[in-house]
Amino acid sequence: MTDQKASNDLRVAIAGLGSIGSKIVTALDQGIEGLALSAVAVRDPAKHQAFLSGLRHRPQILPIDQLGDAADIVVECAPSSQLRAIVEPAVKRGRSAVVVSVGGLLDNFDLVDLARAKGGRILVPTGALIGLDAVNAAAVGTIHSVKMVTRKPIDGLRGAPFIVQNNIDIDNLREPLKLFEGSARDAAKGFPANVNVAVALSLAGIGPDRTQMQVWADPTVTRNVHRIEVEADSARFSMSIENIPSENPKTGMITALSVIALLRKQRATLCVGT
Ligand SMILES: NC(=O)C1=CN([C@@H]2O[C@H](COP(=O)(O)OP(=O)(O)OC[C@H]3O[C@@H](n4cnc5c(N)ncnc54)[C@H](OP(=O)(O)O)[C@@H]3O)[C@@H](O)[C@H]2O)C=CC1
Ligand SMILES: O=C([O-])CC(=O)C(=O)O
Repeated sequence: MTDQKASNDLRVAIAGLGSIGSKIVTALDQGIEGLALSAVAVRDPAKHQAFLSGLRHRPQILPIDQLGDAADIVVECAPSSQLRAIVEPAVKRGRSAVVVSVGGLLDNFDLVDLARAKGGRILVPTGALIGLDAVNAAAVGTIHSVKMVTRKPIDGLRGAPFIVQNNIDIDNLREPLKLFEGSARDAAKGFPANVNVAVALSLAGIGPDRTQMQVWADPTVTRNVHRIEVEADSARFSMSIENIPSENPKTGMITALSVIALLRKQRATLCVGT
């Protein structure tokens, strides 16, 4: 009975065992209906030995470009620089790739065509954001504008290319400073580890060039705060979320939970929300 059930399970592989990947591995190891953890890819296996040894069912450790051989669904939870190496081989084999480094998709959009040609899929979770169901629905009609404002504590922004290249001192700020205003596409270039959410929002709605965004460094907040306003022919809505940072201060805790929720839907009998 157990073997029969296991053979029907969708196999899931995780690339990256940081703040997001390790939570997803733990959830899969504890059990998600119809799914089984088959493999992981890490940069330095020795560093993750203790974590992997503590799992009930130890997955294979594979190079990132081989995860698609061992899984039906490959979940990318690594830096965006690794996105292509993870997603391309998976979709080439007709697998599904769940992408969290969504900003990296903009420079690798041919992967969507590749997935289409090979019968693969690219799934973008709502991640650290809110309300992509409503944005998807509004986009079936006409969306006139999408505006997003992100405020992060200093720890969550340190090292972003936009800050480094423009030599901006954020460490001595006493009040909020608007760092950037422009398109989601340009925001993703300047803040690749900070505004994946804006790119996800743009792909759900009116695209990365028309989605407008501001990024603030804010020493008065302790959470990653995202506020969104959408004006459409079907509705006007405002949404906001205040994310508690995970052990990676750039990444909200809810991001891993969003991926786990997406994975649960893959085989769930009752699915709620679009
Ligand atoms: N879509 C969304 O809403 C959000 C997306 N993100 C994005 O998600 C991604 C992951 O974030 P997070 O988990 O916080 O990042 P972490 O830095 O915590 O973890 C990244 C992991 O990737 C591993 N890694 C790095 N290089 C390689 C490689 N060459 N091969 C295999 N593994 C590798 C790291 O290995 P090691 O442990 O050895 O260093 C680490 O385990 C980031 O791109 C981030 O910007 C973040 C928040 C929200
Ligand atoms: O966690 C967050 O609040 C958002 C984030 O880092 C991202 O979009 O990359």
